[in-house]
Amino acid sequence: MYLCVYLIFIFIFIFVSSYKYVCVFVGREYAYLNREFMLKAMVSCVQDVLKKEPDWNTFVTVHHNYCTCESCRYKDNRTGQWREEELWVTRKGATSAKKDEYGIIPGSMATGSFIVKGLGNDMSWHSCSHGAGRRMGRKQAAGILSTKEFFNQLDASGVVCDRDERLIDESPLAYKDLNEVIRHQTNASIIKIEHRLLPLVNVKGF
Ligand SMILES: Nc1nc2c(ncn2[C@@H]2O[C@H](COP(=O)(O)O)[C@@H](O)[C@H]2O)c(=O)[nH]1
Ligand SMILES: [Mn+2]
Repeated sequence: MYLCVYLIFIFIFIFVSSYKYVCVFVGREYAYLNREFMLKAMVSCVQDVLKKEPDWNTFVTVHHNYCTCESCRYKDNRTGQWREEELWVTRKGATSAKKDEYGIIPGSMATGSFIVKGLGNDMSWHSCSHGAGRRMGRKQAAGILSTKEFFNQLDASGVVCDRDERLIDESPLAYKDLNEVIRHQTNASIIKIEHRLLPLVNVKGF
């Protein structure tokens, strides 16, 4: 009887203490499966037309605002000693850029993305930006940007995409200049450029 209560107590303790880690893992997996689903749907369409197999060795996948447990080396200010520990790292607006690690830095629906390789820069905590980043918030963009200008810009870019006023907060004008954001990070030895991806089709969920 006592053993049973004891085991139940241990079980509850393990469940409560690991709950947040399970949630983090499930959230990341769910996001990954979503991306994989979209990628496979897109690859299938392209394959129908080109009749070619993609090179899966060059597959790059990157999370967007996430938390991982990583081996970190840092200077303990209290003791002055260097320490190496497994720590939970949250990257918000940033993504991992460890030495030789592939990454994706997207710009906007009209400017496309860069495939980059991390240089493992200690000064940026082995991280780079996860995109060009916003010049203005969603509400501000919806308030001040003109739909006409947005549609004209999409026409000029030649990108096949929905022209819907509900997408105004994703207008290219709402984001920073991707080339400038990349230039700062290559100058600071955070990343190096591997490929430049120009957009042909853009599909947004709304
Ligand atoms: N290649 C594309 N990049 C995009 C697009 N929309 C946004 N972005 C970039 O991604 C991040 C996250 O954007 P947010 O909409 O969640 O703020 C941001 O840094 C943008 O620069 C797109 O359609 N294509
Ligand atoms: Mn977006």
